[in-house]
Amino acid sequence: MGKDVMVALDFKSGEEALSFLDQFTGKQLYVKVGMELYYAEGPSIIREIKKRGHKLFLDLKLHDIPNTVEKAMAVLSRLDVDMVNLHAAGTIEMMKAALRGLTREDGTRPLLIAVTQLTSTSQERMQKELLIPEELDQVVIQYAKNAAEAGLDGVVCSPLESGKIHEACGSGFLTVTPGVRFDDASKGDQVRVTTPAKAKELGSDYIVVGRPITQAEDPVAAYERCVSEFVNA
Ligand SMILES: O=c1ccn([C@@H]2O[C@H](COP(=O)(O)O)[C@@H](O)[C@H]2O)c(=O)[nH]1
Repeated sequence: MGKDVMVALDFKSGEEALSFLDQFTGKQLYVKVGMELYYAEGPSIIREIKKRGHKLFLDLKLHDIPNTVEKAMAVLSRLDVDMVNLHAAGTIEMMKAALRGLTREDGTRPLLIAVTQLTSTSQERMQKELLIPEELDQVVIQYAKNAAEAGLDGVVCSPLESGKIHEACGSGFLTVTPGVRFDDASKGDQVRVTTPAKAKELGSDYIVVGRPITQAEDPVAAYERCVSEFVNA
């Protein structure tokens, strides 16, 4: 699987998201639709984006009891999305249930990946607030191993952790990595961040980039900068 840049469409309406996409004339992007846009518009925004030929990661981060997640994934499997996700903290049993729910009658399904630890979480907060005493890297690797054992296709993690996850789970196990910032940009609420170039060096399969592209003065140029640093370098 080739490396790609996913653009996080964190917009409050379909109208805003589609007019943002209109700037990328003739380009087929890999976009990420998260909670804000999906809760605002529902499945219609997925259909509209797919109609324009873009690939789509639906980032709803499911986390519930296994039965509920299985049923919810069965509903999501009817959407024409390329990738969906859940929280690895929901246990191996929950992840296996998700996979069952997501698999269509003909055996096909979107890729399914698990969030390890959010890229906005620091080791200090994880240990003090979430009462997880281990090193953050170790927690991320253990959650990735759990996801692999459940049969998932990969994880969401920081690019800083991609190399270690590939060592633990194999090079074909996908690392989808938000927490990407250009050298000269502010981190915002992200903690475990690095640049697109460093993400490539560390072995990320996909980088997920939101505000550095969507809030740039020239979003197309910012996207192209990500592509040249991460994909074409
Ligand atoms: O651990 C995670 C999981 C998901 N995200 C999502 O990625 C984008 C990042 O946006 P930026 O504006 O580039 O910070 C956003 O949609 C998050 O919900 C993440 O950041 N970290």
